[in-house]
Amino acid sequence: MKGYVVLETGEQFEGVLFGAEQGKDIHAEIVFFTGMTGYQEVLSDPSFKGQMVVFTYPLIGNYGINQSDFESLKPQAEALLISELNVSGHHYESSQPLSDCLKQADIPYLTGVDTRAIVKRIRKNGDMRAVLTTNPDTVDFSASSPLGEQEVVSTVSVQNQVTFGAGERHVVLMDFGYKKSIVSELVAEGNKVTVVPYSTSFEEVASLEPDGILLSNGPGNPKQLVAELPIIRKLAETYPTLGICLGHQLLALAFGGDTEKLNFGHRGANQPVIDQKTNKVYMTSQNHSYVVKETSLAHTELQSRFFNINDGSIEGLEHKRLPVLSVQFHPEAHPGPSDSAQLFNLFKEMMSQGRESLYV
Ligand SMILES: NC(=O)CC[C@H](N)C(=O)O
Repeated sequence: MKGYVVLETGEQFEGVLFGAEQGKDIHAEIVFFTGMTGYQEVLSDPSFKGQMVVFTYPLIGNYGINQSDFESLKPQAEALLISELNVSGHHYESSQPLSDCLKQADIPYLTGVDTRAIVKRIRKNGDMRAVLTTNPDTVDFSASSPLGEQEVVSTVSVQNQVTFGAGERHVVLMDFGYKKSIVSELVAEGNKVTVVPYSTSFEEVASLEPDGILLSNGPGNPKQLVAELPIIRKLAETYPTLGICLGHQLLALAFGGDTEKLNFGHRGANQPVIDQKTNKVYMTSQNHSYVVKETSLAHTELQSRFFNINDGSIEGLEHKRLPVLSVQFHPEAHPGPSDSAQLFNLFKEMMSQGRESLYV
């Protein structure tokens, strides 16, 4: 049926709407993803919870959906906006077309919509709220909370702990909405991984006798998780710790730093990042709206180490005394390049050598 996306600026764009009930509006934050491939990983990355994703690449669905590229047990994004949807999906591993997957998971999507124009509006006005609707005249933005004010991690974190692999080191992964690829990388590095709910106490984590802590990626504004910060700090002061994306932002907050929202987020597979310690540049996979504020680190024991070459924003930190490292980008890739996957190896070194290993 004919449908519309209505932006918070009041602008509206017409397309063909699938999977939405007549008269039932879908409210979400609208963000854009610039990768040419990777729609399956985007759809199933829990960090996209509460967001509708506009794909800048004009043809989506062309290689279908397979059984191995899901980043979590089910699709997580609130809705998708696609210029042209390929409804067959040609690939030898494809088990179903994207449209079938979206239908099964009850994820609405708008196709035939002017994604270029929408992305230009987002770049001008920033990530904002948007509504998918069949009736643009009745859209009411007061029906959803302002951006960054909703706590979403509790809707995606595991309820009970679960263990993967049987390696010699034991990593406890605090789950704020983890991607499967993070666990796969840790297991491939020879670690046993226990994923625990994000609200697990310090004592419970300690009783698992970890060699290291991984603070995972996840959806929403890191400041919604202030209650967890003392535990995160205590864990990082006790064990070698690696933070990824939301986990990186939480580490910064826990040690007294601050975060802020980018005008529009980094979501794509070709974000250049420099490691100032090694002078190496990585092409990285990214998906975030918030960043650590450089000035907020002055009175903390954290120092910035990685920077985004496009806009100069902080892409990673390390602690001055402790084996604590964090990155805003995704070394586990999926989707995107795995240039920075060796950071999992560095984490392994941190677990055996401590802070010394950070002098690479
Ligand atoms: N991928 C992530 O962990 C995202 C972190 C956070 N929700 C942000 O948007 O900045």
